[in-house]
Amino acid sequence: MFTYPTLLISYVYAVLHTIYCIFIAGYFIPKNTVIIPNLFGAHHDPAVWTDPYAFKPERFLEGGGASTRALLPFGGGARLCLGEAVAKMELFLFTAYLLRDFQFVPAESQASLPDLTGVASVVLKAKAYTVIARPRPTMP
Ligand code: HEM
Repeated sequence: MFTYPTLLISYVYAVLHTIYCIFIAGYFIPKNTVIIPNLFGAHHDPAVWTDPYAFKPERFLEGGGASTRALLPFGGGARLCLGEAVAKMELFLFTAYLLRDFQFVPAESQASLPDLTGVASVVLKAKAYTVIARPRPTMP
């Protein structure tokens, strides 16, 4: 959710206009400006993140140096995603159960591991690839 945030932009703010002239980070934003926060850009800003394009989940462990304030897959502020807690719990359980019950291996037709660059649409999705899910032997 850091390297490839599901939503590239924060869509709720995308349809809102500023109702006053404001300054954001030193930039003057005139009244009635449409603001589209770029969540993908925020997660790949080298001024905030070390090696932002690398898959390094350990950066979020204690002492890993990541700024959790700058992590915005669920947006932020007053229009923060209302489903954040449910989504995190679901993702954790879904992934944990799949990894407990199946071993995932690349299909023989698949020469190498899938390209995870991502395809931008309404959400950021992975390119199509084939994978074999082998049921793990059940424990006695
Ligand atoms: C991985 C899953 C999810 C992601 C990445 C996600 C991300 C987001 C983002 C980025 C926003 C816009 C926040 C903003 O504009 O600043 C949003 C809004 C919202 N999300 Fe999610 N969301 C997820 C799952 C869910 C789920 C499961 C629910 C409901 C059970 C949900 C309900 C909402 C609602 C109601 C809003 C609008 C909040 C408002 O306008 O006040 N989301 N979400």
